[in-house]
Amino acid sequence: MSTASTTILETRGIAAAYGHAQVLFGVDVTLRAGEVVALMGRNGAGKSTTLKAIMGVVPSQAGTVTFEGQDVTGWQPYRIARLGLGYVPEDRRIFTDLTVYENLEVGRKSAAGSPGKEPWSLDRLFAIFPNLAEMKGRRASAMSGGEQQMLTIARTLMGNPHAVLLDEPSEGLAPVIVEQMADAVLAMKAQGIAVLLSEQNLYFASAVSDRAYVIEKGAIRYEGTTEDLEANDEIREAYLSV
Ligand SMILES: Nc1ncnc2c1ncn2[C@@H]1O[C@H](COP(=O)(O)OP(=O)(O)OP(=O)(O)O)[C@@H](O)[C@H]1O
Repeated sequence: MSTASTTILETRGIAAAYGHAQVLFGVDVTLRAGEVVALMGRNGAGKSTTLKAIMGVVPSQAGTVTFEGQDVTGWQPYRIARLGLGYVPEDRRIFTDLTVYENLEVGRKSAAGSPGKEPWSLDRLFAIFPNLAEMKGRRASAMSGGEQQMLTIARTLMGNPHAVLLDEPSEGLAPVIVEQMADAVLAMKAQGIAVLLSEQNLYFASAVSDRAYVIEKGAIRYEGTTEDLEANDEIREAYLSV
Protein backbone atom coordinates (compact mmCIF):
# COMPACT_ATOMS: atom_id res chain seq x y z
CA MET A 1 0.00 0.00 0.00
CA SER A 2 1.50 3.31 -0.96
CA THR A 3 1.54 6.23 1.40
CA ALA A 4 1.70 9.93 0.66
CA SER A 5 5.47 9.84 0.98
CA THR A 6 6.15 7.06 -1.55
CA THR A 7 7.85 8.40 -4.64
CA ILE A 8 5.95 7.34 -7.72
CA LEU A 9 7.81 9.31 -10.38
CA GLU A 10 11.22 10.92 -10.28
CA THR A 11 13.43 12.65 -12.81
CA ARG A 12 17.06 13.36 -12.10
CA GLY A 13 19.07 15.68 -14.29
CA ILE A 14 17.08 15.22 -17.48
CA ALA A 15 18.31 17.14 -20.49
CA ALA A 16 16.60 17.37 -23.86
CA ALA A 17 17.06 19.15 -27.18
CA TYR A 18 15.25 19.77 -30.44
CA GLY A 19 17.97 19.38 -33.05
CA HIS A 20 20.86 21.52 -31.85
CA ALA A 21 18.74 23.63 -29.53
CA GLN A 22 19.00 22.34 -25.99
CA VAL A 23 15.85 23.20 -24.02
CA LEU A 24 16.14 21.19 -20.78
CA PHE A 25 19.25 21.52 -18.64
CA GLY A 26 19.03 18.98 -15.85
CA VAL A 27 15.46 18.89 -14.55
CA ASP A 28 14.72 17.23 -11.20
CA VAL A 29 11.06 16.63 -10.42
CA THR A 30 9.49 14.26 -7.90
CA LEU A 31 5.88 13.12 -7.71
CA ARG A 32 4.77 11.19 -4.67
CA ALA A 33 1.80 8.84 -4.43
CA GLY A 34 -1.44 10.71 -3.87
CA GLU A 35 -0.04 14.12 -4.83
CA VAL A 36 -1.00 16.68 -7.41
CA VAL A 37 2.08 18.66 -8.43
CA ALA A 38 2.16 21.64 -10.79
CA LEU A 39 5.05 22.39 -13.11
CA MET A 40 4.72 26.10 -13.70
CA GLY A 41 6.42 28.54 -16.03
CA ARG A 42 5.92 30.90 -18.92
CA ASN A 43 5.47 30.01 -22.57
CA GLY A 44 8.52 28.21 -23.84
CA ALA A 45 9.97 27.60 -20.36
CA GLY A 46 10.19 23.84 -20.95
CA LYS A 47 7.05 22.46 -19.27
CA SER A 48 5.75 20.41 -22.19
CA THR A 49 9.22 19.18 -23.05
CA THR A 50 9.70 17.96 -19.48
CA LEU A 51 6.51 15.91 -19.69
CA LYS A 52 7.49 14.63 -23.13
CA ALA A 53 10.95 13.64 -21.89
CA ILE A 54 9.40 11.75 -18.96
CA MET A 55 7.09 9.93 -21.33
CA GLY A 56 9.82 9.18 -23.88
CA VAL A 57 8.11 11.28 -26.56
CA VAL A 58 11.30 13.33 -26.89
CA PRO A 59 14.54 11.52 -26.08
CA SER A 60 16.37 12.66 -22.96
CA GLN A 61 20.05 13.18 -23.60
CA ALA A 62 21.07 12.87 -19.99
CA GLY A 63 19.59 11.99 -16.63
CA THR A 64 17.14 9.36 -15.49
CA VAL A 65 13.40 8.85 -15.25
CA THR A 66 12.15 6.42 -12.62
CA PHE A 67 8.53 5.31 -12.43
CA GLU A 68 7.40 3.21 -9.48
CA GLY A 69 10.97 2.23 -8.75
CA GLN A 70 11.73 1.15 -12.32
CA ASP A 71 14.27 2.98 -14.45
CA VAL A 72 12.30 3.82 -17.61
CA THR A 73 14.87 6.16 -19.14
CA GLY A 74 14.86 5.80 -22.91
CA TRP A 75 11.77 3.59 -23.00
CA GLN A 76 9.19 3.94 -25.75
CA PRO A 77 6.06 5.87 -24.69
CA TYR A 78 3.74 2.88 -25.09
CA ARG A 79 5.84 0.81 -22.70
CA ILE A 80 5.80 3.53 -20.06
CA ALA A 81 2.04 3.91 -20.53
CA ARG A 82 1.63 0.18 -20.06
CA LEU A 83 3.35 0.39 -16.69
CA GLY A 84 0.61 2.74 -15.56
CA LEU A 85 1.72 6.28 -16.42
CA GLY A 86 -0.98 8.12 -18.37
CA TYR A 87 -0.17 11.12 -20.56
CA VAL A 88 -2.55 13.79 -21.83
CA PRO A 89 -0.70 15.98 -24.35
CA GLU A 90 -1.58 19.57 -25.11
CA ASP A 91 -3.07 18.75 -28.51
CA ARG A 92 -6.18 16.77 -27.87
CA ARG A 93 -5.73 13.45 -29.56
CA ILE A 94 -9.25 12.23 -29.71
CA PHE A 95 -10.99 10.65 -32.66
CA THR A 96 -13.25 13.39 -33.92
CA ASP A 97 -15.32 11.02 -36.08
CA LEU A 98 -16.12 8.83 -33.07
CA THR A 99 -18.67 9.53 -30.37
CA VAL A 100 -17.80 10.24 -26.74
CA TYR A 101 -18.73 6.68 -25.88
CA GLU A 102 -16.62 5.21 -28.70
CA ASN A 103 -13.62 7.35 -27.78
CA LEU A 104 -13.81 6.06 -24.22
CA GLU A 105 -14.06 2.45 -25.37
CA VAL A 106 -10.95 2.92 -27.50
CA GLY A 107 -9.09 3.99 -24.36
CA ARG A 108 -10.09 0.93 -22.36
CA LYS A 109 -7.13 -1.19 -21.35
CA SER A 110 -5.75 -2.57 -18.15
CA ALA A 111 -2.54 -1.17 -16.74
CA ALA A 112 -0.07 -3.47 -15.07
CA GLY A 113 -0.03 -3.96 -11.35
CA SER A 114 -2.92 -2.12 -9.81
CA PRO A 115 -3.95 -4.77 -7.29
CA GLY A 116 -7.08 -4.08 -5.35
CA LYS A 117 -7.97 -1.16 -7.61
CA GLU A 118 -11.28 -1.33 -9.35
CA PRO A 119 -10.84 -0.70 -13.09
CA TRP A 120 -12.46 2.42 -14.47
CA SER A 121 -15.91 1.91 -15.86
CA LEU A 122 -17.98 4.33 -17.87
CA ASP A 123 -20.26 4.83 -14.85
CA ARG A 124 -17.34 5.82 -12.64
CA LEU A 125 -16.03 8.17 -15.29
CA PHE A 126 -19.36 9.79 -15.89
CA ALA A 127 -19.66 10.47 -12.16
CA ILE A 128 -16.52 12.60 -12.45
CA PHE A 129 -17.34 14.07 -15.85
CA PRO A 130 -21.12 14.63 -15.70
CA ASN A 131 -21.05 16.78 -18.82
CA LEU A 132 -19.64 13.85 -20.84
CA ALA A 133 -22.45 11.62 -19.58
CA GLU A 134 -24.93 14.03 -21.12
CA MET A 135 -23.28 13.81 -24.53
CA LYS A 136 -22.35 10.13 -24.74
CA GLY A 137 -23.62 9.76 -28.29
CA ARG A 138 -22.19 13.00 -29.63
CA ARG A 139 -19.35 12.98 -32.12
CA ALA A 140 -16.23 14.51 -30.67
CA SER A 141 -16.05 16.93 -33.62
CA ALA A 142 -19.25 18.54 -32.31
CA MET A 143 -17.81 19.22 -28.85
CA SER A 144 -16.22 22.41 -27.56
CA GLY A 145 -12.49 22.53 -26.94
CA GLY A 146 -13.04 22.23 -23.21
CA GLU A 147 -15.29 19.22 -23.60
CA GLN A 148 -12.71 17.59 -25.87
CA GLN A 149 -10.08 18.26 -23.22
CA MET A 150 -12.25 16.50 -20.62
CA LEU A 151 -12.77 13.61 -23.02
CA THR A 152 -9.03 13.23 -23.54
CA ILE A 153 -8.51 12.98 -19.79
CA ALA A 154 -11.44 10.59 -19.35
CA ARG A 155 -10.07 8.39 -22.12
CA THR A 156 -6.67 8.29 -20.42
CA LEU A 157 -8.33 7.13 -17.19
CA MET A 158 -9.89 4.23 -19.11
CA GLY A 159 -6.33 2.90 -19.33
CA ASN A 160 -6.31 2.59 -15.51
CA PRO A 161 -3.16 4.64 -14.90
CA HIS A 162 -1.58 4.97 -11.44
CA ALA A 163 -0.30 8.43 -12.27
CA VAL A 164 -1.08 10.93 -15.02
CA LEU A 165 0.85 13.70 -16.74
CA LEU A 166 -1.46 16.51 -17.84
CA ASP A 167 -0.10 19.13 -20.20
CA GLU A 168 -1.76 22.52 -19.53
CA PRO A 169 -5.22 21.20 -18.69
CA SER A 170 -6.73 24.66 -18.19
CA GLU A 171 -5.30 26.26 -21.32
CA GLY A 172 -7.84 28.07 -23.47
CA LEU A 173 -10.83 26.96 -21.40
CA ALA A 174 -13.78 29.17 -20.46
CA PRO A 175 -13.89 29.92 -16.70
CA VAL A 176 -16.81 27.58 -16.03
CA ILE A 177 -14.97 24.74 -17.78
CA VAL A 178 -11.79 25.55 -15.85
CA GLU A 179 -13.76 24.89 -12.67
CA GLN A 180 -15.00 21.57 -14.00
CA MET A 181 -11.44 20.69 -14.94
CA ALA A 182 -10.24 21.51 -11.41
CA ASP A 183 -13.00 19.26 -10.03
CA ALA A 184 -11.91 16.48 -12.37
CA VAL A 185 -8.27 16.75 -11.26
CA LEU A 186 -9.33 16.68 -7.60
CA ALA A 187 -11.56 13.69 -8.31
CA MET A 188 -8.58 11.87 -9.84
CA LYS A 189 -6.57 12.66 -6.74
CA ALA A 190 -9.40 11.37 -4.54
CA GLN A 191 -9.23 8.12 -6.52
CA GLY A 192 -5.56 7.79 -5.59
CA ILE A 193 -4.10 8.88 -8.92
CA ALA A 194 -1.01 11.05 -8.65
CA VAL A 195 -0.97 13.93 -11.13
CA LEU A 196 1.87 16.00 -12.53
CA LEU A 197 0.45 18.86 -14.54
CA SER A 198 2.04 21.69 -16.44
CA GLU A 199 0.32 25.00 -15.92
CA GLN A 200 0.65 28.73 -16.44
CA ASN A 201 -2.40 29.64 -14.44
CA LEU A 202 -1.47 30.06 -10.77
CA TYR A 203 -5.13 30.25 -9.79
CA PHE A 204 -5.79 26.81 -11.29
CA ALA A 205 -2.54 25.37 -9.93
CA SER A 206 -3.32 26.53 -6.39
CA ALA A 207 -6.84 25.15 -6.59
CA VAL A 208 -5.66 21.63 -7.37
CA SER A 209 -1.99 21.17 -6.42
CA ASP A 210 -0.15 20.36 -3.23
CA ARG A 211 3.24 21.48 -4.49
CA ALA A 212 4.68 23.39 -7.40
CA TYR A 213 7.90 23.63 -9.35
CA VAL A 214 8.73 26.69 -11.38
CA ILE A 215 10.74 26.13 -14.54
CA GLU A 216 12.45 28.80 -16.62
CA LYS A 217 14.82 28.31 -19.55
CA GLY A 218 14.79 24.57 -19.01
CA ALA A 219 15.82 24.49 -15.35
CA ILE A 220 13.86 24.35 -12.09
CA ARG A 221 14.12 27.72 -10.31
CA TYR A 222 11.74 27.14 -7.41
CA GLU A 223 10.15 24.30 -5.52
CA GLY A 224 7.63 24.61 -2.72
CA THR A 225 4.02 24.39 -1.68
CA THR A 226 1.55 26.23 -3.88
CA GLU A 227 0.68 28.35 -0.83
CA ASP A 228 4.27 29.48 -0.49
CA LEU A 229 4.46 30.18 -4.19
CA GLU A 230 1.35 32.35 -4.06
CA ALA A 231 2.93 34.32 -1.22
CA ASN A 232 6.29 34.70 -2.99
CA ASP A 233 6.04 37.91 -5.04
CA GLU A 234 9.65 37.76 -6.15
CA ILE A 235 9.41 34.31 -7.75
CA ARG A 236 6.01 35.01 -9.24
CA GLU A 237 7.18 38.23 -10.83
CA ALA A 238 10.43 36.74 -12.08
CA TYR A 239 9.12 33.51 -13.57
CA LEU A 240 5.34 33.59 -13.91
CA SER A 241 3.01 35.86 -15.81
CA VAL A 242 0.97 36.68 -12.70
N1 LIG B 1 9.10 20.57 -31.81
C1 LIG B 1 9.94 21.54 -31.46
N2 LIG B 1 10.97 21.89 -32.27
C2 LIG B 1 11.84 22.86 -31.92
N3 LIG B 1 11.77 23.58 -30.78
C3 LIG B 1 10.76 23.29 -29.94
C4 LIG B 1 9.80 22.27 -30.23
N4 LIG B 1 8.90 22.22 -29.22
C5 LIG B 1 9.30 23.17 -28.33
N5 LIG B 1 10.40 23.81 -28.75
C6 LIG B 1 11.13 24.86 -28.04
O1 LIG B 1 11.55 24.34 -26.79
C7 LIG B 1 11.41 25.31 -25.76
C8 LIG B 1 10.53 24.74 -24.65
O2 LIG B 1 9.23 24.51 -25.17
P1 LIG B 1 8.06 23.82 -24.34
O3 LIG B 1 6.95 23.53 -25.29
O4 LIG B 1 8.61 22.73 -23.54
O5 LIG B 1 7.65 25.00 -23.38
P2 LIG B 1 6.38 25.17 -22.46
O6 LIG B 1 6.90 25.66 -21.17
O7 LIG B 1 5.59 23.93 -22.45
O8 LIG B 1 5.60 26.33 -23.16
P3 LIG B 1 4.16 26.37 -23.83
O9 LIG B 1 3.28 26.80 -22.76
O10 LIG B 1 4.35 27.39 -24.90
O11 LIG B 1 3.89 24.98 -24.35
C9 LIG B 1 10.84 26.55 -26.41
O12 LIG B 1 11.90 27.42 -26.69
C10 LIG B 1 10.23 26.02 -27.69
O13 LIG B 1 10.26 26.99 -28.70
